[in-house]
Amino acid sequence: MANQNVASSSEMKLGNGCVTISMNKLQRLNEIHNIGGGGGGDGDGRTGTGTRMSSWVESMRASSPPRSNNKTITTTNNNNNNNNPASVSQTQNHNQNSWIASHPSALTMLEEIKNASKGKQIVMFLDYDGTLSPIVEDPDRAFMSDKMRFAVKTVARYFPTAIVSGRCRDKVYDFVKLPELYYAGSHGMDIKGPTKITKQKKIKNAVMYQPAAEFSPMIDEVYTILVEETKSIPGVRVEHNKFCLSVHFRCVDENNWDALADQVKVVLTEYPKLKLTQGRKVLEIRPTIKWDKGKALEFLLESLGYPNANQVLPLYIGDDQTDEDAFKVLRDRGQGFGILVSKFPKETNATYSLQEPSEVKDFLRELAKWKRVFMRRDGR
Ligand SMILES: O=P(O)(O)OC[C@H]1O[C@H](O[C@H]2O[C@H](CO)[C@@H](O)[C@H](O)[C@H]2O)[C@H](O)[C@@H](O)[C@@H]1O
Repeated sequence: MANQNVASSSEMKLGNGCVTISMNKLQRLNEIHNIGGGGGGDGDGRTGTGTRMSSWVESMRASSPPRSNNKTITTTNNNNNNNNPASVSQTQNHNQNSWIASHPSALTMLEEIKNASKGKQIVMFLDYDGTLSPIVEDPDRAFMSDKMRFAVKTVARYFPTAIVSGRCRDKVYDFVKLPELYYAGSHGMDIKGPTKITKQKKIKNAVMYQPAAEFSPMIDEVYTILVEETKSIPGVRVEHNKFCLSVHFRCVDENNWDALADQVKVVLTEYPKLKLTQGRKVLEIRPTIKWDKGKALEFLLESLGYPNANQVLPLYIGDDQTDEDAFKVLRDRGQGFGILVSKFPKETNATYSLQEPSEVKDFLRELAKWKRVFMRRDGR
């Protein structure tokens, strides 16, 4: 990526040389350039060793492992055996084992979770992509399986359940198709609860909250500009998620990642009220308001009537950098458990881990099964 700090002329070129930018945009560009996160197992902002790198694109490139290889991402191997495959593999296994030891599988920790829920209401929060559906190339085809849907439906019978996603609420609803759930789309900026019918057969208005509603015209405008500005780069996809946008890198040739990131950042120089965050091979454009998946979790707990830590055990399952905001809220409140879905060691505020969506399904099923038996035993 071009070094944006060394410009001495009144304008400079970025990336592939196609983008020209004047100096009065430079400061803003540098701000945008400092997006959070380091590298990640799938370009999601984290590295196996916790290293934070200055450039997201560089770190994504450095740390995206071949998908067939389930081993860890990077190693801090200082013993002069860096070129020895056996030694690197040993270090990888060691990293993997020590990460699993510090973030045990939620499946093996079920008893602890059940015990912690004694006298409390479990509330379930579920991310969508990479948690309920496997990561695929085409964002429009990230379907969840019928078995997963059934597992979510079953768990929602016993515990209030919310889907918290970066996608727009309607789109994630189209995938999940369960009207009894709460949905928080656009990274929690678009929240809606299930519509309820009271015993008197009256429709009770659903919970509804859109803290970024005023940004809607700006997001529409930036969407149109980004589609136009990036259309020459093969494989790029700009996704409109109502109160935020996603620029997908997954199908873009790695040689074009720098140029694409530069294009996005240049567009954002004109929009100081928008910021960039990163996910799995995606750059996300969002309003600068102090609202994220963690705030959405707190809002939902309050709306459900559980502002108090003593009455509730929130469980949040997610795979992405943006889910860390929710994991951190739980950790800071000393309440509930964050569960990270990952095969790779990652820096995380989650307490437990699950390797992939199929394990999420097993976990949900086990939890629902336990509650069913428990309720039957109690004659409820
Ligand atoms: O919060 P989430 O529900 O996890 O949404 C985050 C982003 O998920 C989607 O992108 C990711 O999944 C795609 C389909 O598997 C994949 O192609 C892409 O590379 C991933 O980044 C969604 O398309 C984005 O809009 C969401 O922001």
